[in-house]
Amino acid sequence: TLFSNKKKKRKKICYIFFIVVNEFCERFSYYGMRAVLVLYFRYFLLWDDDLATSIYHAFVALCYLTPILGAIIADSWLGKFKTIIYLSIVYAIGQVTMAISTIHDITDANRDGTPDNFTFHIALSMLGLILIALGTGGIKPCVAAFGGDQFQEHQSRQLNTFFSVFYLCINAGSLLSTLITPLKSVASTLMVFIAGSGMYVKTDPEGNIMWSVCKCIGFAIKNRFRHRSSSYPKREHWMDWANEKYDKLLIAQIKMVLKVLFLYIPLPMFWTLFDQKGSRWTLQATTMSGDFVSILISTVNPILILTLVPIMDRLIFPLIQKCGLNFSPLKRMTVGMLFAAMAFVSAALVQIEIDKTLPNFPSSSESQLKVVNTYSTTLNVTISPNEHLLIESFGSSADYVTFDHQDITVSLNTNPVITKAFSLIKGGRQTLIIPSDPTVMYLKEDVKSKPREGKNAIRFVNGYTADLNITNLDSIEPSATTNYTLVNQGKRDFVLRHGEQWCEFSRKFGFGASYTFLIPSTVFSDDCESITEVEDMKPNSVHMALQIPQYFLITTGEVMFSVTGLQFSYSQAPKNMKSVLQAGWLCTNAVGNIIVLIVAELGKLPKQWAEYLLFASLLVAVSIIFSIMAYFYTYIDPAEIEAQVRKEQGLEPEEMEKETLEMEEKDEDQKNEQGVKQTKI
Ligand SMILES: NCCCC[C@H](N)C(=O)NCC(=O)O
Repeated sequence: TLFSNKKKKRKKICYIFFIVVNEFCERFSYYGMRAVLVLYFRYFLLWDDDLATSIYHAFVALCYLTPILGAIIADSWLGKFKTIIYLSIVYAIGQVTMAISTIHDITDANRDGTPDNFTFHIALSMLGLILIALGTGGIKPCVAAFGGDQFQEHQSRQLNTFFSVFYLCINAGSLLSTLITPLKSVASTLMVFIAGSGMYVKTDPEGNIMWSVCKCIGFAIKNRFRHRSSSYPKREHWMDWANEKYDKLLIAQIKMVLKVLFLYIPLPMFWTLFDQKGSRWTLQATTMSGDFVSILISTVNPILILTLVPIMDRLIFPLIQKCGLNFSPLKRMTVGMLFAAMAFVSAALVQIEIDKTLPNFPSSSESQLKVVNTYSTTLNVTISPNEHLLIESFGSSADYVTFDHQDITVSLNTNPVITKAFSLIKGGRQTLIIPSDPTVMYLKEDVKSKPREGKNAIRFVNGYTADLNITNLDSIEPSATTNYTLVNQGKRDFVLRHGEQWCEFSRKFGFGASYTFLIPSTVFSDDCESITEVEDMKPNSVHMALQIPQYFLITTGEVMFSVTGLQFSYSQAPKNMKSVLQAGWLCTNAVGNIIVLIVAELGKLPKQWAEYLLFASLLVAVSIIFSIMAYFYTYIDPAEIEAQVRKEQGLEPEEMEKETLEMEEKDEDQKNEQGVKQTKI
């Protein structure tokens, strides 16, 4: 017995291996593609930030809505195994379609590096994304439930370990995806999964279960309405009104599912906060200093998951249990929510620090102006009605001057006095450039927010007497100003050229600054030494390391909330509706994403820190509601309830046999475990 049980255990570890490696590959592919999706929208399809972000979130939401479809197909028709295989093929076709949509040569007839027919690329990429969403979302509830199906009812400890390992694989896949291309992994996902085919426990679909569930619920509601008069005796549960027509077992199973789904109602709020990691927190990072922006954003969460899941599973939870505290799944989920709320409080505190260092940007009704003087002498600049600025040659006004009106008149104390009227941009920042010929002074628009991804925005004013060429920029005419170019942090070299003359100048950049470089007429004679810099926007000074606590808190919350939620959804579902409840669980994530979309559309509170605190308070309120709902929830053993109902109905011999077999196996396992313990002693 000992030998055969060891063999069985090894076999189980082997096929669980295939399932978790399958999840690893699938997540590797999914996150690998997701990481570059917004960049593809922005720089290939040339969409603006808002459209790119909206389509990105819509895609993520779709990926978490399609599990309903996958669950219906699996539980009602194909079974989990075949659903995973078929939808993985759909997934692979989606990835290939997406890859093809990125080949600009297909429509780039004039070979200028940009596609000629954007509609073709957009249509192809949207088709690819829909197929990927169908594939990834469709197989997701099935893989988790299929993994769970490999365990028997008495193996709850092993089942919990499986879900932890499953989650570790999700995050290992996502972590590695930042390093290797995603396409190869789709094929390997399928191959790994099929390789284990002969070993899996495959439960058969039990007819169109979702349709039966809908019909049964519909009948219960109709029947209840028909018997609404008080002369009819009340029933214990409203679903009992389906008793006249439907099987007691089906009614009992629906009651179990509805009970859990009801509990899910407050959960999307957790995901609303969690998913802002990728949006608001990323934007926050761009206003901070430190050279690990992209690494931090894409890897800190999976790295923390890989560390925290084993610590929680092996240390924290057993320790809490040893202290005699009952840290039930629903309590863990509540604590998880509170951790996420704390993460947002931490984000708010960081934001307050950042705000102290941010420039004072104009409001939508204000305009801001700075003056740059490249004239040969110091100038007295008067801006009507009462702004007087003294500006040295090749210098600038100390800071932006804010106006609550747009029409201004500028006078220079030249001989004769030069006066010119300008209309400023409402809500904008501009610089008045005074060139060597002040009569042609002009306005140039400035950046009015921190440059993205911690980059630096730079531009040049040509005070030289002829056209200049600067590395990577178009030629600049005398007195003209270039548009901003973004440069990364670190030391950058620029070569200035006019005909045979040239000189080189270097500059070390921090994060998120903006500069205007003033090139004097003497630039070649003093070897670029006389180029002066005007700081339009200070570099970021709050270090990105300050974001680590919020990432740590939200990931701790995720381990408590998400890993537990996954296990809970499986353990509380009747056997034939495991994938359906997994899909319900994933839908909470979709709703969370949709809320993020709505919040982004509705706009922000004037102060970002206030928005973070608002979200934290909302989640605390929701977690209180959830804890009250959880208090009234009684944990069930679906198999036990099903057995009881079957017993009441009179068991069929076939099922009885199956159950006896399972009981015998359970006994064997227990005896074996005791045997192993005794041997150890
Ligand atoms: N690049 C970030 C990946 C985050 C993964 C996240 N921690 C997670 O586990 N999500 C669940 C899933 O099923 O993808």
